[in-house]
Amino acid sequence: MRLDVISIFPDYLAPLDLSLIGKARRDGLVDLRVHDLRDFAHDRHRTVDDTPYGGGAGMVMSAQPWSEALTDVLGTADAPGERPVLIVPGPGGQPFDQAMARELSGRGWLAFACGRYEGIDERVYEWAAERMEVRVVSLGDYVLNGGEVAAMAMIEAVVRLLPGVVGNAESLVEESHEGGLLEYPLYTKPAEWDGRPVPEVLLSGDHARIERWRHQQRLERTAARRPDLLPRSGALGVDGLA
Ligand SMILES: Nc1nc2cc(Br)ccc2s1
Repeated sequence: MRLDVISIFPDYLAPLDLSLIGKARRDGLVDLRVHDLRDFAHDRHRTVDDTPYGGGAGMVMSAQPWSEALTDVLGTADAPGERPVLIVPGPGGQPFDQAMARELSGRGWLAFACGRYEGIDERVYEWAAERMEVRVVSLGDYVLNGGEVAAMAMIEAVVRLLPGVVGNAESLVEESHEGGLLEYPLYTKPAEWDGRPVPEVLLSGDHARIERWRHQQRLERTAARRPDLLPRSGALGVDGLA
């Protein structure tokens, strides 16, 4: 997978050199290219923003640097006509979730446009949509100072799903939000800590019973913390919650 990130703070993306994502890059599973938007601003101060038409507080990111940066990215396509999905993190976007992470992990090329200030001139979205798929994507109903943190979160969520990135692929299956439910509680040694025993079922060696218990725990935890995720069909599994 090829990933391009355009930002006025390229160093913000440095953590992507660490841990699993960094290893995926070194293993050649991910080709991550970070671009400084100011390289595409041609005035002496490498200006990328200006005051908003219609008034209002703050500054708006100008269209020209973005169009040049995106043109530069498109010009380095690995195959003629190949296009990325352009993801623009923004509080007003469609919610990012595990389903979208899994869908995006199947795409070959993602590009992230990290806005700052009050946002990006609307004509950039229009211009880009004539050249590639554009998605405005939100991590949640809160406002950050820019798109970089959101982009890194999405990149981690997507890249970890690529084959070979996470050592034990089976661990991806039982995580929160895989299968639509939150994950079951986890325990490790010692069998008793602070006077708190590990649930007896987990020491029973009865794998069918353990699986039933874990599924029930997922249902109960989801009902308590995220009832909105519970299956609408009412098919709540073996023991249900009714
Ligand atoms: N939740 C989010 N807030 C923001 C703010 C800016 Br400015 C750019 C992107 C995002 S994503």
